Amino acid sequence: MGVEPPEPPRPPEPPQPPGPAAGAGAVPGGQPDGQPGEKPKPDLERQKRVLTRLFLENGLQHWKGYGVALAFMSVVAGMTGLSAWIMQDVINDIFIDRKPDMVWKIAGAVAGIFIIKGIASYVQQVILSRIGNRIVAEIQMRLFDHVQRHRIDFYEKMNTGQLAMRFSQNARSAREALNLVITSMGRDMFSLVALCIVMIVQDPLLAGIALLVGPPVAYGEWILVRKVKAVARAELLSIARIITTIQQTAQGARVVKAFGLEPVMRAEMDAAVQDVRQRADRIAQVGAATNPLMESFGGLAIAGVILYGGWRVIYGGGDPGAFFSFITALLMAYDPAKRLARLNIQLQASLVGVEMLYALLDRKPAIEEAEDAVPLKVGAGRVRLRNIRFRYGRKAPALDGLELIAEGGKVTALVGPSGAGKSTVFALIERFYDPDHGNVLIDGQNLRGVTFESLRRNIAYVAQDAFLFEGTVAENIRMGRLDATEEEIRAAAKAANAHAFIMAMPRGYETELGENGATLSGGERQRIAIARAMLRGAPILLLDEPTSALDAEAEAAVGEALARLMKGRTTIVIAHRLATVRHADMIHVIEGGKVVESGSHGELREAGGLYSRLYDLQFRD
Ligand SMILES: Nc1ncnc2c1ncn2[C@@H]1O[C@H](COP(=O)(O)OP(=O)(O)OP(=O)(O)O)[C@@H](O)[C@H]1O
Repeated sequence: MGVEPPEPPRPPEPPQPPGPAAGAGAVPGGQPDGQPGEKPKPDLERQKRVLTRLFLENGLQHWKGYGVALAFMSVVAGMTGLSAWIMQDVINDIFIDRKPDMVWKIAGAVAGIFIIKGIASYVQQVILSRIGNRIVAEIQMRLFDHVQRHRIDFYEKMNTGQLAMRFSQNARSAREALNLVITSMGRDMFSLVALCIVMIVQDPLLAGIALLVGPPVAYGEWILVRKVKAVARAELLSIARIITTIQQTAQGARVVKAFGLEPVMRAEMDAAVQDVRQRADRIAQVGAATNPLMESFGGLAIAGVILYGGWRVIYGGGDPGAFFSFITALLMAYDPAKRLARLNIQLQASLVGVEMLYALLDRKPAIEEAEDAVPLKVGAGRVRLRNIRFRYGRKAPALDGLELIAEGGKVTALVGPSGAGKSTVFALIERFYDPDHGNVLIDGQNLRGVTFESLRRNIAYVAQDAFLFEGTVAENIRMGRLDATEEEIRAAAKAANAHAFIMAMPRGYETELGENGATLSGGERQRIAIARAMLRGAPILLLDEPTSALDAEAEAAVGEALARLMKGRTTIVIAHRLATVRHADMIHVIEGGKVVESGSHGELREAGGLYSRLYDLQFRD
């Protein structure tokens, strides 16, 4: 067991630090990634950066697959060019020179070209889809690992809807953006190049006329792109709003029904749904606007080519086969050109999602394990909070100069008025937050220097309202220690007074509990949570008065289980009802973020201070 280091001098009051939340990447307004109404400026540089990053972080590792896909795309492009080229022979050899042997040869060649093109298209599409799906899976796991590293307040700021959207829509956006770029650059660009080569070789002057339409199309498309980005972002945020509303309606079903809030929830849902609909309409409208743009200019190009080329064939002795081949190449170029014109618009919509993804991934966890962290070694299990000052964000300090010791193996109770800072003490002992000043020590070891795994392994926590996972009873208890055997799970349940009611359930330990154990009573849920803590076998126990929400009978059963659990451990208990702490070895009375009185029940009663007043208040009747 280490020796507690000397206490450092307390620094002067810091000039309003940004607070823990600021470091967590919080943005003004408390919304993690801006509001739906927000209109970001179209920023080509930023878009390029996101795209480059997407390629480096998510695409590059699949370079081999992409390479193969690109090779097949170039086959598709080559075959497309060839099919236009061969039209020259169709016209000259079959229609003009009427060579019978060429009919077979050309027909065979055309069939071969299209079969090869079909097979190559299939292979490249399968490869791209597989890589895309793998990228989605990789991003989802990367996000999950990242999110799990975040501090507890991250989950308070980032609601479930926002998170769910990152995992579903945004992860898919990354696949879309990569696939769009690869197919456009590969299949469409290669095909366009092959067809342009055919056109230039057949007739350079005509090719020049056809390509004149390029610049005005590019300009029109640039204007459309600018409109899409803001709408796409707003659409995604509204989708998150839909998810949040569904989640709140489901989780708060009791309150919604009891207070007749269905119309309120409906109005919220309707607003979000209509918002998404309107924005989706807008995106579709802007996307569709590429059609008249391309059709008009494409038509102009073809008309120009027919006028000039036709005139040359009729009056200038031009080669009809070459002209027909040229027209075929031009018509075939239309589709890839149209897709390339739309690329930027679709890409914009996808990149908005990717940007949101990266915004979350770039948010650094506010608490990270020290690089030289060592495992916590617990002997007696003495917990000490030394000269603690801590505030949530910019609020007034929740703890201000708090000194507290919980002796090893003893029961220490924390009492005090609501908002005094009791739960915050727990949060610091579990290192959900670091104090702004002062240290938390377990057996003399500063929590800042120990590994998270060892800290959490040595602490068990039972809350006022037990949280249960979706799954069976056995699985829920096993969460206390993942390698526990069936016997150990049963022993823990027996010690927690839970075995009997578990066995009375239809499938015993294999009974499925609904979301958050919806099918159990409050007392039963508590006893499962106690069994879980029992199984953990941690030497330090934090209890947030697990019996406070129970009736007398349930309290007796849970109380008995707790007494067994507390045996031989350092127990710190937050007590809302003072009757439950009379037998604690030490009671600390917290008020205004500091300990104002300490002692046994008898001593504190005798002292006649805050504890005594609170006690009298509770037992007045
Ligand atoms: N996550 C949070 N973000 C911001 N402020 C918080 C947060 N949790 C607690 N606070 C604030 O910190 C102060 C101390 O709260 P804490 O929950 O520690 O008190 P408590 O003594 O446990 O109260 P109670 O008995 O009502 O549970 C309060 O002013 C509270 O508003």
